Amino acid sequence: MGIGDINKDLIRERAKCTFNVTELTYFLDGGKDKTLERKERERVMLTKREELFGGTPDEYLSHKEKYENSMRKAVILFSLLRKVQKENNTDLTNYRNLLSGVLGASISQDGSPFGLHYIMFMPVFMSQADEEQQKKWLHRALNCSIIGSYAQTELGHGTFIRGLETTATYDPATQEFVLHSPTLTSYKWWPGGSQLYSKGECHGIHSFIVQVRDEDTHMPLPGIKVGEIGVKMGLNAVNNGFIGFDNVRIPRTNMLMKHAKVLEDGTYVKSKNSKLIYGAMVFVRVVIVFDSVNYLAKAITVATRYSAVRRQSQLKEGEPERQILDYVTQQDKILTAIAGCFAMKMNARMLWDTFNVINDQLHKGNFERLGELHALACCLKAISTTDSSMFTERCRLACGGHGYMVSSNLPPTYALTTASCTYEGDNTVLLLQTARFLLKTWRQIDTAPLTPTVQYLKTVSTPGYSYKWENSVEGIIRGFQIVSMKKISSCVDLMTTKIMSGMSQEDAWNTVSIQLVSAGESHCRAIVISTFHEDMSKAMRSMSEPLAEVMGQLVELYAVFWALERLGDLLEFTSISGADVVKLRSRYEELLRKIRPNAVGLVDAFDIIDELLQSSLGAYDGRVYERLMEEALKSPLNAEPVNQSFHKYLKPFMQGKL
Ligand SMILES: CCC/C=C/C(=O)SCCNC(=O)CCNC(=O)[C@H](O)C(C)(C)COP(=O)([O-])OP(=O)([O-])OC[C@H]1O[C@@H](n2cnc3c(N)ncnc32)[C@H](O)[C@@H]1OP(=O)([O-])[O-]
Ligand SMILES: Cc1cc2nc3c(=O)[nH]c(=O)nc-3n(C[C@H](O)[C@H](O)[C@H](O)COP(=O)(O)OP(=O)(O)OC[C@H]3O[C@@H](n4cnc5c(N)ncnc54)[C@H](O)[C@@H]3O)c2cc1C
Repeated sequence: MGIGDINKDLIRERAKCTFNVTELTYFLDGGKDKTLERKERERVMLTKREELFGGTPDEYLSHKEKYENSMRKAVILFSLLRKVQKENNTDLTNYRNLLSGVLGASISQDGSPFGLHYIMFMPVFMSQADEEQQKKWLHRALNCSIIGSYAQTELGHGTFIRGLETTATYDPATQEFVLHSPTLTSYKWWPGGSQLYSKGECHGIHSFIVQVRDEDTHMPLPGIKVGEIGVKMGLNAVNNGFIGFDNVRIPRTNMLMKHAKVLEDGTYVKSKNSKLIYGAMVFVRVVIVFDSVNYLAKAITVATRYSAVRRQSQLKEGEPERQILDYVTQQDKILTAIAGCFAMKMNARMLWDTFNVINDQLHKGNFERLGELHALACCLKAISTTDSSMFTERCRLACGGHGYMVSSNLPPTYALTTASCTYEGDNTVLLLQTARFLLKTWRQIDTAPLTPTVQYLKTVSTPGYSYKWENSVEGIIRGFQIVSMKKISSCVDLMTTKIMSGMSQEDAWNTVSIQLVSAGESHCRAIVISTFHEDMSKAMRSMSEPLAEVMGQLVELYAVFWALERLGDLLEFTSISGADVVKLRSRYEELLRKIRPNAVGLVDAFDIIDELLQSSLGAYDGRVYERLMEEALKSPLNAEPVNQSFHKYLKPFMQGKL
């Protein structure tokens, strides 16, 4: 691409950048070798540019065509990626890199038909299948000679797993399980687990591998009714289906038996910890935090580059129209989204490291921190996806009418982020899970050892602990920790009062649940800001000074933004004063001004190639108007000057003939 093809404003923005963009790209990728690995994947993928990115845009295809086209492209992409991915090993870190490589590269705005295979089916094997079963199926799954889904949710139940109705009844005479969907509401919906019955006793939710279709003809196997659930708000390249079982028999060894087992005579051997069955969901929630960063990185790249190119309105009479990125209200929308993306990037890494540490402990039979991991994965999945949706929507609104075009890729990206607020656990329900852990922790604060992510509760509640509000990052973190502690303790007090007055534990819980969710959110926000601050401060020590300075500004912007967003809590629970708030607001505007010159450099560092960004507004060259017109002309309605509906309907109507 010649320099002449690049929008002049973008050239100027890139010249203004005060830090080395490549240095930041290496940091964001996790090191120069990871950047090179990613770029090699992209290079290989671009050898099939026309097959993967050419042709009619998805938005002009029918529901069926879109699915078929996404399958065609997915097969090409995954065949290519398989060549460059490390040997098919199931080392979790390698696997997560495969995920981000594979799905980060997923080339449709509507997700990938192989997404579930990699995000759900494979992790279930790695966490629930015993060695024999892994030998039999895992490598077939890794090389895609079998493709799997994850059928847990049913038409009648998604959140309440213990309410799932599908049964798996063991028949010792034949050493088989009989899978059955007793009701319409028990039909698996979305696939994705079943209630296990043996010797007439129900042992709760367990995972089974079930072959749904014939390996040659692809026809559904006897007793299995399958179908597709219809058009969704997004992710329509992922064919979510339904499955009904009519007394379908599978071998005993198709129950995934790494944890619980059923012996040949039907004896049930329970897992060392009943919650291990839910292990795959914890892993997937960790992956979803990374996904939320990837989606938001696309949205901020689009909105920032567009805001540098779009000139609209005069600030002063007679002056040229200003880049909309110069309007402070635009900086408020976009620079906070950039800070939010960096914050969640650091927290995704922390969560991944925490998951690996605790997962190793679980493998050694140490379940001490399982509850903490579950609570942390729940709240970070909830907050990262809520933030990613919120900031993506701010980015769409920041791009005016053109941000409403599918060709901008902002509406499809929003559809992806908002789906993640529901799947893998509705965010409200997950924050309640975190709250459940926090209340349990609070009740034991003087008797049980505290795990790392809740240590702060002890610190800020120690008698005599004094804290005066400070407008610093550390002061804001401390403020959020106090807010969290006070919300948790007040929920405990409220519930105790209600139960003492004769209300059941469950009714007390429900009555207080809005405050419980809020306590879970405050706890998570305190973790997100402190992790961003602490981990970025560590990283800054090995950064060049110019880059470290900008990272420090992003950390402070993020902390001040959320302090202003949660002023109600801070005024209720801390000593922040009105004067402090005035200073906070002015510091916020000063930070926006400081970061403004580096906005384009910050998003360039995500290094998202145009083919994956897929945006008429966000391309590296900034030629937005030419691209908007190019995309518009792809509309089938532009194939002819007069659409047939004129002669068939409109003209007779206008002539009063209908
Ligand atoms: C791209 C993605 C595609 C999408 C795929 C999908 O959506 S797939 C479908 C995704 N679907 C969903 O995500 C469905 C979301 N729903 C659920 O995950 C569960 O129904 C639930 C957690 C909400 C309640 O479950 P429940 O009624 O069994 O539990 P309870 O509340 O009575 O608590 C009992 C104890 O268990 C503990 N514990 C619970 N879970 C875990 C865990 N994972 N790990 C560890 N521990 C866990 C909990 O802390 C508590 O411990 P305590 O305090 O006694 O020490
Ligand atoms: C795009 C997409 C892909 C999916 N893919 C899969 C898949 O591959 N495999 C699979 O198994 N599932 C899949 N799902 C299903 C998903 O896991 C469920 O939709 C999700 O767990 C939410 O459950 P639900 O739909 O039953 O919602 P509900 O739980 O019915 O939620 C409705 C409302 O009820 C509230 N609510 C429910 N329980 C409580 C409670 N205890 N306390 C307070 N409020 C409550 C919720 O907060 C929410 O506001 C997918 C969903 C989507 C959107």
